[in-house]
Amino acid sequence: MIRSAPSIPVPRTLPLLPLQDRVLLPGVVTRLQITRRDSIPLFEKILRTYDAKELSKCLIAVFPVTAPTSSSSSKVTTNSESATNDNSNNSGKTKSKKKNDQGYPNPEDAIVVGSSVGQVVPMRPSKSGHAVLTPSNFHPTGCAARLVRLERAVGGFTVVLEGIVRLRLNKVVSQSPFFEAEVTPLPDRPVDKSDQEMQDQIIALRSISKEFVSLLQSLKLPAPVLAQLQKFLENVALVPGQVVDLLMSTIESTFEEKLMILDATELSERIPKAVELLTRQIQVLKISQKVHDNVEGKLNKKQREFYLRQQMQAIKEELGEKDVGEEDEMVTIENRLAAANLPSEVQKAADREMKRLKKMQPASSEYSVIRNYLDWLGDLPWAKSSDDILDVERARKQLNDDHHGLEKVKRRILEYLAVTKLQQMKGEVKGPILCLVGPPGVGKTSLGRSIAAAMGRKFHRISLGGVWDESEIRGHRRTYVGALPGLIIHGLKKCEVNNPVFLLDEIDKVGSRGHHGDPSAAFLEVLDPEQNNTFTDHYLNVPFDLSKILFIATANSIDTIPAPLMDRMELITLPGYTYAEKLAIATNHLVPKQIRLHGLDEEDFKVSEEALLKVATGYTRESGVRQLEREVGSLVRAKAVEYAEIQERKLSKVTGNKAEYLPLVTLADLEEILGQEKYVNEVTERTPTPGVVTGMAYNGVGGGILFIESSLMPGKGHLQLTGSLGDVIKESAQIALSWVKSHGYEIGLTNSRAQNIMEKADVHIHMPGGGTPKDGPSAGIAMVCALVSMFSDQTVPATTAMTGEFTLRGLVMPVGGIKEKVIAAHRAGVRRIIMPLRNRKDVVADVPLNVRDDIEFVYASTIWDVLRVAFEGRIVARPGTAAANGGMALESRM
Ligand SMILES: Nc1ncnc2c1ncn2[C@@H]1O[C@H](COP(=O)(O)OP(=O)(O)OP(=O)(O)O)[C@@H](O)[C@H]1O
Repeated sequence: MIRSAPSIPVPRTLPLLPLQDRVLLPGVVTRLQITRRDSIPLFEKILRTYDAKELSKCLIAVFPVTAPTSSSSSKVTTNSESATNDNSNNSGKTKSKKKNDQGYPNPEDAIVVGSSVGQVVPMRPSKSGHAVLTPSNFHPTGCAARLVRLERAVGGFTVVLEGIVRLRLNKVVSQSPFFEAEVTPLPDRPVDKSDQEMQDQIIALRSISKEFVSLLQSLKLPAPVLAQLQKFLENVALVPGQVVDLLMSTIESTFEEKLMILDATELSERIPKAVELLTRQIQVLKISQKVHDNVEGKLNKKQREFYLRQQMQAIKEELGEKDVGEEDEMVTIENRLAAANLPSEVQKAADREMKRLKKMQPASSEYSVIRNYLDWLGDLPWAKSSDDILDVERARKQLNDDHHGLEKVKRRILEYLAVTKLQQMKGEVKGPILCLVGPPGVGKTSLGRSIAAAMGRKFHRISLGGVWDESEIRGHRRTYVGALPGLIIHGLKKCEVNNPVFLLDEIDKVGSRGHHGDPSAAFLEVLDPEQNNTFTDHYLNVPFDLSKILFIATANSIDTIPAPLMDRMELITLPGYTYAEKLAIATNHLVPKQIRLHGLDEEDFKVSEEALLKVATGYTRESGVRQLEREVGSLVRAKAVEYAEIQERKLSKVTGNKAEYLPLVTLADLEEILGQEKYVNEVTERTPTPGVVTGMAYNGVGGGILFIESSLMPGKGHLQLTGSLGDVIKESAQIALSWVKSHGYEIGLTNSRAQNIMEKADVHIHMPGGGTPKDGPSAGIAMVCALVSMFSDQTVPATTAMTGEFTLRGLVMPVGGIKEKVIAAHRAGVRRIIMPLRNRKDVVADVPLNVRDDIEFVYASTIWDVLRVAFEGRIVARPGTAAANGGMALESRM
């Protein structure tokens, strides 16, 4: 706090308070912690002598403690302790000191003070831990102070002192229990108005002080302090010395500078020094002001660190001390951005961020966020494309080389590439998005790879299985900690060109409507050729043109792809492979590939066709060839080990076992290498059982056969269903039972129309494989057959499979997935298939010829056709009934 100094008479002798590294100037109020042994007795005495009201009458001489040079050393006698130190003169160096809270050196630091002219001695700590002072340590100029407050505190006292007038130290008259000294007051002389030089100095002081105070104002100093300063400034002409002392106590200055002001007892000396220090302080304030203006409005508690860094940066700039490393970094970023050839909109965003970056400290977290962002902008292929090779012939060769069969799929891909080529020639590049649909391992991913290779483009696979969050596709906004761009932008960065082939793998597994937006909605934009040229990732927040990317999606099933997404894609279906196809794929692709992967030569591994077929039938059950590839891999590995062992033996010339390496794997070797056969042919090895019928299933990841088992038990006519069945399949079972019950007489299960076959019985229908959910209406006719078989005790051959929806009127309705179902049934050993008449076209169009050759297809339009064929003529409509008289026309009239 600052107060005007009153004029008080100063006695000749005053108690002396040492002040380390601090200076008290007249007119200034200061608070001190007193813990020194040589000062505490003084305040003990004051407390005993004065009561609280009279405290302000007590005057003390406050003198700074300095390490005197030989010329400034006082010749006052030393105290006893320092006298002993006189003999231990062993140091001539001055050290910088750590200070305790009172501003005194710490005990472990021996300060060096002069004890007599031309001699310096180290000073030992006293028993209390404080350095022991001698009279020669006192600066010759000090200040008389009056006590404003005195309180006991831990380890000593807290005092508030107010400077009154400068003093000269004449003589230390006592050192114990505290210092006392003879002093002479040095009050400022009144200003001589006729002294022109002085008047000029005062004018300079006034103007610089005003500037200083107005700067303080804008830095929002506490109002009372400002008010006092302003009041004092009004008196600058009258009491310039006091104003100088006051101002000097408010500015940042070193101990030496403060001593210099204290020593300047003449105004003509003090004012110019003050003007110089004030000018310097104003410069510093102006810089702070600049920073303050920059960050004003943004400053909150958390941003304090940021504010301080700004301040440091501005000061560095002012001093021309900008970090060279930083500059290099800036130049690197700028060069990278320039090389990236950014579109104008992106360039603007980059410039904006660059500007912000330059103002930041590299250590700040915000700096690395912006730096990261700019890195992303610089790394993306905004204008970099690879050259397209749109040579249909070359593409055909590539596809044929990489994949066996799949003729329709390859034809469609080639058409697509040809159309793309024509569109590119016309300057349009918007085509449909291809979506390859099929069970796992049928070559969807590898087809995508072949397309990229054929076109000479980079390939990138984005696995979408289990993507639930929109931000995984579109990125996180930069406001999130650790935000990053989404999968699309990541892919582009990796590819380094803006026209790669992106394979969106398993697009059917993209979760929709999660808690964090709908990822499939993001794909609507990505895959729409009309709008994907302005795709905006949340992190980048600037549009990126995706229209040059060739998107290919893959899916196992189309059931879970949202309709709007399906609408944007052209579906190409890959059904599963037959055994014959698998054999060809294994021979031509998988075996050579595995030989290569295991470091063998072609002649080092051979496998008989018989063995390969057994691997496919006995060790795998799949629509694709992935497991087959793995098993082939196992065979090759086993042979590779054998080969390596024999080679080693040859090299080390071990005699004895001279077994030669045989590259051929035969049927007989399989069990030893791959273990027991895993799958036996389900249907051919099954004996026909009443109540059990072979059905056909298609569940999105491929076709298969499934058995429908029914049994009769005592009860009251209830139907029980098990096997993880969905609503539709349950309804099929009810329809089947109702039809069998109502046609018991025609089928020949009862002797009269009125007889209820389930009067005292319950029926249980079960579909094994409870772990797999089953649904759909296509098991309808198989259920009817299972029930009829159970009630009639007649069997349906296990190699006869059937699929078809069934209506209550006995009609057989068409179903989907025919190709997959037929191929799977063929694999399982089925030799006769009963299916709806209206599915005949699917068989003709989709089922491979070799499969068709192996299977007898029977097409049914009514359930009577089905029963006749399934039971091989043993179940037919009772003669004379409407059903026996023929056709649906009669049935429907009943
Ligand atoms: N017709 C084929 N000709 C040659 N190799 C094939 C053929 N079909 C599949 N393959 C091979 O089978 C392996 C599995 O194929 P791929 O990974 O492409 O299956 P996918 O259909 O993408 O499966 P998923 O749906 O599980 O991703 C690959 O090594 C692939 O080369």
